[in-house]
Amino acid sequence: MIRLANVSHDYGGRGLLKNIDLHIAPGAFHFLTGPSGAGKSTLLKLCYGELRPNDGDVELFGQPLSALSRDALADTRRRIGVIHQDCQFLDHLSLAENVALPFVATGRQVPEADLRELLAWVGLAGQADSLPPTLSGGERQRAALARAVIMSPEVVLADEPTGNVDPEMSQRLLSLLVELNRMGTAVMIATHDLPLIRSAKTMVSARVLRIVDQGLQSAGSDL
Ligand SMILES: Nc1ncnc2c1ncn2[C@@H]1O[C@H](COP(=O)(O)OP(=O)(O)OP(=O)(O)O)[C@@H](O)[C@H]1O
Repeated sequence: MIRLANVSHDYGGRGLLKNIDLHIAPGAFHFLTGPSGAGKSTLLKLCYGELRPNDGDVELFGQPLSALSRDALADTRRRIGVIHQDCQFLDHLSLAENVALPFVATGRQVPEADLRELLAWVGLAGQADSLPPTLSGGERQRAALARAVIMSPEVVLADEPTGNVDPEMSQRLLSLLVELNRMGTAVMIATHDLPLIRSAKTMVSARVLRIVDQGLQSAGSDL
């Protein structure tokens, strides 16, 4: 679905990512780890076409990124759900309206029952009308997950989805992502949270990738 071949990228200074090969296949579950500043968020952005690489090839659902027009890229992006590190919301809209935004942006109304079901799935049915500033960190992260999956994407890319929450809430978020994966969605999670990765390994067959010296390695059993 998402394929990077010999991809290199930096922001014009020192090298960051070099000769990266990566394939996110249907149903895959990947973790992406590595030190702060190693390029995890950058790699995720390359995977959903937010960034175009300085060098190498990115293919999204069989189409070279370099050949996609702006409109075609926007269509392709709807097949990819992204949970951003800072999970920003529009503070004047309710939680339900924020979650529905990707759908509404396509000019369609999200079926009310589907929205309710999705909010219940992430445990936020009771907060549908709350404004984002009144939500806790864990509630925001779960809302971000709901927003990422409302378009039924084929793959979810999550950037530190458990960044600001306690271990119990991390487990809950992980369980939701594993459940999504069991229903067929490919998942890639960028995280520093090694205990989370360890506990995931008991629930799902996950591949752990680590950015080391600008390259991508499979992490060993030391995790
Ligand atoms: N838009 C940008 N312009 C210039 N430099 C950037 C930009 N985005 C990221 N960087 C730099 O690229 C490097 C990698 O950043 P990135 O956010 O990909 O790392 P990361 O591994 O996700 O870090 P963290 O774990 O701290 O979130 C950092 O040194 C960062 O300062």
